Parts: sequence; C-alpha cells; structure tokens
Amino acid sequence: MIVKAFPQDFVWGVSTSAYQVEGAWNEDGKGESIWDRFCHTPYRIANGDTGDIACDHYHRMPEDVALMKELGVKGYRFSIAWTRIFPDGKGKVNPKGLDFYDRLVDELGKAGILANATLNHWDLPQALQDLGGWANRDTTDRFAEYARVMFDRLGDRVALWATHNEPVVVTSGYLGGSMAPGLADASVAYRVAHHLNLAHGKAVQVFRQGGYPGKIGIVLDLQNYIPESDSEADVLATQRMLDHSHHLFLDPIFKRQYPQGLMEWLGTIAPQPQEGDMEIISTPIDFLGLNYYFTLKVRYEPWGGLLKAAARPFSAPMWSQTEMGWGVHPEGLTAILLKLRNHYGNPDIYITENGTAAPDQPDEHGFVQDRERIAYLRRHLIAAHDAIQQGVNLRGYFVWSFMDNFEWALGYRPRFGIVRVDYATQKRIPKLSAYWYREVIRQNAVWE
Ligand SMILES: OC[C@@H]1[C@@H](O)[C@H](O)[C@@H](O)c2nc(CNc3ccccc3)cn21
Repeated sequence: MIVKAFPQDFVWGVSTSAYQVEGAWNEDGKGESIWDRFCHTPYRIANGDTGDIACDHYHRMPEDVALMKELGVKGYRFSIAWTRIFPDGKGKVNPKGLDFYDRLVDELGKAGILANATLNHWDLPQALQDLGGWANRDTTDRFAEYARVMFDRLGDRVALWATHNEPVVVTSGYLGGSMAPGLADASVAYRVAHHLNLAHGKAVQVFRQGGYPGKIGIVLDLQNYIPESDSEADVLATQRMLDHSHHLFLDPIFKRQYPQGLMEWLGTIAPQPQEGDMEIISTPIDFLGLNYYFTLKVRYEPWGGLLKAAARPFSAPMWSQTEMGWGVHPEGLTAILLKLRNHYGNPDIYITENGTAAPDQPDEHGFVQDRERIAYLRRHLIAAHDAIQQGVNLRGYFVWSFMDNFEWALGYRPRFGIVRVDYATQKRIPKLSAYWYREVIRQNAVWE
C-alpha cells in the first residue's frame, strides 16, 4: 500500500451553499432571491422541488457544525444568502440575517473549524434582477456594498472569502435558460460575465482598503476539456469552450485582458470594458478556488449553439459515468492544477468542490455504504497529491458536499453528500464515505 501524505497544514473541508441547504426561504426578514422565484415558477425544477425547506440548515446549523466536528472536518465552505442581509438587494440591512451568519462563524470557531465564506453562490436578490440583475452595471456597486457589510461583521472570524462561486454558471443562466434567472439572451450574457468580473474586483478592493484579516479569492468552474480529435475544427471548438468556461474569468483576473479569440468570435456581444474596469478586475487575489468534477470531449458542431461546439462526458478506463451522467477522469484534475501552475502564476489554490452523486442505497437504518463515492474521492485526492508533488500550491480540499442537498434544476434526486439527509425527517446519517474521510483527515493522507 502506498501512502500519499499531504502537507502539514492542509485544510480538509466540506462544502455547501445557502440556497441548497438553508431553507427558511422567507423567514426572519429574508427577501426573495432569483432562485426562490425560479423554483416557484412552474416546470423549471424537476418534480416541482424547491429550496423552501431544503436541509433546514437555517434552524439545524448548530447540530450540523457539531457533526462536522465529530467527523474531524477542518474547514467549512458555505455561502451567504445576499437576501438575508439585503432583502431588497440594497438599502436597509436585515439584522436577523446578519445574526444567523454571526452565529454560524461563532459555532465554527468553537469547533475549531475554519470558515470559508462565499458571497455569491447564484442567489441574486430578485429586487436587483427586476432592475436588470447582473446585466445592469449598478449591480456591481450593490455587490460591493453587500461585501463591505459582510467583511465588517464577520471579517474577524472568516479565514477565506470568495466573491463568486462559478460566475460562468450565472452567465449560463442568461444563455441556456436552465439556471436562474432562466433567460436565453446571448446579447446580455457576456455583459453579465463582465459585470460579474467587475463586481469581483470591486469587492476585492473593498477588502484591501478595509485591511481585514483573512484572504480573498474567487471560485471558478474549471472542468477539463479535451478535443474529440486533432482536427483543426475540434481543436478550435475546444479552445472556444475553454475561453468561455475558463479564460472569460481567469484571464481578466490574472492577465488583465479577455481572451482575444473569444472576443473576436463574439463580436458585438463581447464584453465591453469601460476605462479602468480591467485594472479593478485584476486587483490581486490571495487564492483561487477550483471546482473540478469531470472531463469533457469537445467537437466542432455547426448546430452547437453560440460556440458551435458540443461536449460529451469522458471517462478514464475502468470508470463509468456518475448519477449525473458525468465522466470520471481524475487525471483531468491534475491537468487543471498544472495549467494553473504553468500559465496563471502558480497561485495558492483550494479545491473548493469535488465529489460525486452516487446511487446511495440506504439500509433499513438509513446507512449508505457509498463505496463508489469513496473510490471517486480517493482517486481525485491521489490526482491532487500528484499535482502537489509537481509544485502546485494546493492548500486544501473541500468535498462537495457535506450533506445531500437541493441540486438546482434537478431537485433532490441527485445526492452528493458524505452525510445522507432523510428529507422526510431531516435526520442526518453519515455515509461510509464520511467515516472514510474522517480517517483521511486523521492520517492527513490517502493510500493507493
Ligand atoms: O452539481 C454539483 C455542484 C452544485 O451542487 C454546486 O452548487 C455548484 O457549485 C457545482 N458546480 C459544479 C460543476 N459545474 C457545473 C455547473 C453547472 C452544471 C454542471 C456542472 C458542480 N456543482
């Protein structure tokens, strides 16, 4: 057996997001978010599921933190619901909303668990969407105001701040219609991307000017894309997919410019930075959050939408697809980590999401022997370890997810947790993977 030991201060964590776990969608003064609106719109979500109750984490947070402590977890990545703080997206702050996150970071501090807070995990206030949402440049200032309030209130106890989770998905919410706000308007999608970048930069500048402790970064959706063939058409299509999903955000932040090829491809709907925008966007950050799940094979496809590209899941030999229909390709994680080392200044990186939905057949006690999930996590940790051995500054790993939760347009069917949630009773039942992860944390190592 080969033991792969991680660096001494490596952060072993778990991840969730507000809309997917909190519930209490309209409690204690919380305002409506675009995901509340989207879920309350017929036919948008599988089975008519909503995040109205979710895992009831808003009321069960102390027990959930206690369970994290019992499992030996060292870090908790959560997101803050903007509409608990600014019910209308701006104006009056809601004290009860602030109080909840105050209690959360205090519970984490008592448990010796590092707080990793994301400001925007897709749940924009509906009141701001009614004014154009991320297509409206003013929203970047509303975001900076919200960030300042959170830094002031929690900044003394939050170790890691992320401005956005996967801004490309917000852009997709304006392209494909399957994510809130459920539009299909390419003419605004890339203005949205630019404003997300600008909002990120403005929040980082607020953080720097305020001299807060802790570190700030952004979490990006960096799946691995490889061409279906070495034909020029497939290679160029893959480049367009990478420009759209990686470089639309990586390049402004780390290189102060948009990917030229994508700008030319998009033409009049490409981002239109104003004077000074790129300097704001590229304000240096302390770390990059990487969400990695799968690899896709890309080919040129004339009918492949705006990018004329189509992608299909790729699985490494001996692996099948997951419950999400995603391929399993741990080597793709190593490839992404090395790309960041080689082309983006080898920043400090946290893997902020990695995990899998699995069949999860509970026994009569609700216990799940999720060996597929253990195999997936173990192989991706080995892939991450390989990258560290090659000089990547990987500082931590957060499993998606701590517990089963609301999986956006798919509702509650897919289960990603290392802890099972019995939604009928809200009981939490650690799966076999939770005990396996506890051992990994204890050993600070995985074994091949
Ligand atoms: O789908 C699992 C998780 C999801 O629950 C998280 O909220 C989100 O941050 C997340 N991102 C990915 C990877 N990117 C992705 C985005 C949209 C659709 C499919 C994959 C997976 N996940």
